[in-house]
Amino acid sequence: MWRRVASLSPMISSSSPSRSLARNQAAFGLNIRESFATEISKPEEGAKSPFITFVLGGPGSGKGTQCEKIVETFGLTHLSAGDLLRREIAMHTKNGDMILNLIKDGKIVPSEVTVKLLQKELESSNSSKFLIDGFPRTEENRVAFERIVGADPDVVLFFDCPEEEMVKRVLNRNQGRVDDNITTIKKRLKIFEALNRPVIDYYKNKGKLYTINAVGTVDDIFKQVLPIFTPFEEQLKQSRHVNPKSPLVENSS
Ligand SMILES: Nc1ncnc2c1ncn2[C@@H]1O[C@H](COP(=O)(O)OP(=O)(O)O)[C@@H](O)[C@H]1O
Ligand SMILES: Nc1ccn([C@@H]2O[C@H](COP(=O)(O)OP(=O)(O)O)[C@@H](O)[C@H]2O)c(=O)n1
Ligand SMILES: [Mg+2]
Repeated sequence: MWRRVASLSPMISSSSPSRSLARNQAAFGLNIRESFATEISKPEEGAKSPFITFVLGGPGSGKGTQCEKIVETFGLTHLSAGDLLRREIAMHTKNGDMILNLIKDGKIVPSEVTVKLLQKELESSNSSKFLIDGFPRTEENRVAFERIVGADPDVVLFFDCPEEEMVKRVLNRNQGRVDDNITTIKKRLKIFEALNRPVIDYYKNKGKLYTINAVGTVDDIFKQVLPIFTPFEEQLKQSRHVNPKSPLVENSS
């Protein structure tokens, strides 16, 4: 579906308007690269763009839980940025230790690493509709995806949840995650507040943001999610999908 086409120009140049953002990110220990030499992928000539949904929200806001329900109903392919990073740790890849140390400390992994993992999944998938969960967490993430993958999201979901509820959920999550402890969760919440807001504002200005009140039962929250996809139903039906449980009519165009 995708092919590599060109080299990137510097990500954050000295004339970049994002210099204060870069300082902000640096303050949180992020690895801002002056130059970001890599390759861009673009959909092949004549290929349909994939349908992309970004899923935003603080730690414990219920992103993963709602993604499961969206997958069941609409057959989108779920790509969790956090899961892809944890897989690198489990597989002891060259970036595994670096990723582990950042995740333990609640910090954001350099965008180039995360975007390349997402790019690999997008390129190798037969699906043409994706839920990208836990991404973009920063403006650096967002810009890197745009430039490396060369695609824009159709829908951006934001699960809006009060901090105390997020803390309660994360501490009860019981998935054995190194970052689900009170010390790391406090750091993650600070980073989320500081770095995710500009991403939310960006998509709000583009008219792509759907804010969901993430307090309530899982089903109540999903009732808010369902109508967001209704206008895209035809498009989603026409996309090839892999989930046999999806109620949508199969049409492998
Ligand atoms: N609406 C909800 N009410 C209470 N607990 C929830 C709700 N949604 C999810 N959870 C639980 O909260 C924890 C965090 O949910 P998860 O989907 O992993 O969030 P995120 O991916 O945003 O960190 C999990 O243990 C999950 O079962
Ligand atoms: N875009 C992303 C997503 C996750 N991560 C890292 O992975 C951790 C876990 O992300 P996650 O999405 O699985 O976490 P939850 O919000 O689901 O609790 C984050 O706290 C970051 O350390 C990242 O660096 N960049
Ligand atoms: Mg999650």
